[in-house]
Amino acid sequence: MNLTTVHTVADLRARVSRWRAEGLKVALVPTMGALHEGHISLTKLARTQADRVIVSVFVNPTQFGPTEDFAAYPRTLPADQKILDAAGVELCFAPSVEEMYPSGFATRLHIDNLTDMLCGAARPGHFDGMAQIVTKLLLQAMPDYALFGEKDYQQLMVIKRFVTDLNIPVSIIGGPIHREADGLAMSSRNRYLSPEERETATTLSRVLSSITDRASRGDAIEPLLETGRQQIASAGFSPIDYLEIRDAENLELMHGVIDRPARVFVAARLGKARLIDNMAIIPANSDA
Ligand SMILES: Nc1ncnc2c1ncn2[C@@H]1O[C@H](COP(=O)(O)OP(=O)(O)OP(=O)(O)O)[C@@H](O)[C@H]1O
Ligand SMILES: CC(C)(CO)[C@@H](O)C(=O)[O-]
Ligand code: BAL
Repeated sequence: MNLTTVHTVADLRARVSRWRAEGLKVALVPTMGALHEGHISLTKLARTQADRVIVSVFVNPTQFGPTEDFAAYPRTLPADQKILDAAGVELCFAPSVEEMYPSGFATRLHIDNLTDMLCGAARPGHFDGMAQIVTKLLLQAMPDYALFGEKDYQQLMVIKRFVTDLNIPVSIIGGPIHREADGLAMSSRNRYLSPEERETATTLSRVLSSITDRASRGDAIEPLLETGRQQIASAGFSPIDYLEIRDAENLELMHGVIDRPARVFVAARLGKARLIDNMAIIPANSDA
């Protein structure tokens, strides 16, 4: 195995310092493990920028609400290590909860505005916990680049905001959503789906594609969203946390006919899985 796994911040730093002394560029891909092709697409994108790629695997307790799936979240480190090794990743950072949050830990982070909506509204405190752990990972590894998927588009926007606000010296790169052949966005939580639910799950990307198509050709969005909600509900999703179209940059809610780059966002529960997805809407009459 060419992959090395370290479990402490000290060992991570020692490795990165050596690479830096050799003048090598370093990229970090933060994950919660249970790795799939979506994660590997980020490591491949990382490789186009950096000489050394680090993947962190840490199921961060502080971004889960009290009734969410922290305990059930799949923890598959040996399988993840094999996948990372096959993908040519040099370093896996897999710390314990105690390593990241030692006794006495008392620091919180909150980002205004961008976190009030979408998953921020549905999962109170989620983005505070996410920002807390991503800030720690960035300061621990001090990479040149850090990569995040557009599947978690709001997360990517929030990260860009606090990295700018806090002057963290790293370039944040977003990677496109990697999908299964039938359109379902890859996600570690897809493994919660029964075979029947797995079939039903394709409804989300089909509804988003249809909305994207028609909104980009100039149809008013309210009726499209209403039809989309009905289709998602009748497929068996419940609850639908949101199906909304927002500005692609500042995430402001949009209305009527789309006249600038936007995104349609969905989050809905199917059985044990809360699934999210989103797609870009580029108005046909824009040069964006
Ligand atoms: N299908 C995908 N395409 C591109 N990036 C992805 C995809 N799925 C996850 N990512 C990205 O991988 C990183 C780690 O995500 P995470 O480990 O939470 O995986 P996940 O599949 O999104 O899991 P979950 O089901 O918990 O949301 C995040 O930046 C996330 O946006
Ligand atoms: C960025 C992240 C690894 C922080 O725990 C997580 O939110 C995720 O997997 O998207
Ligand atoms: N992929 C986002 C991490 C989470 O759902 O907590």
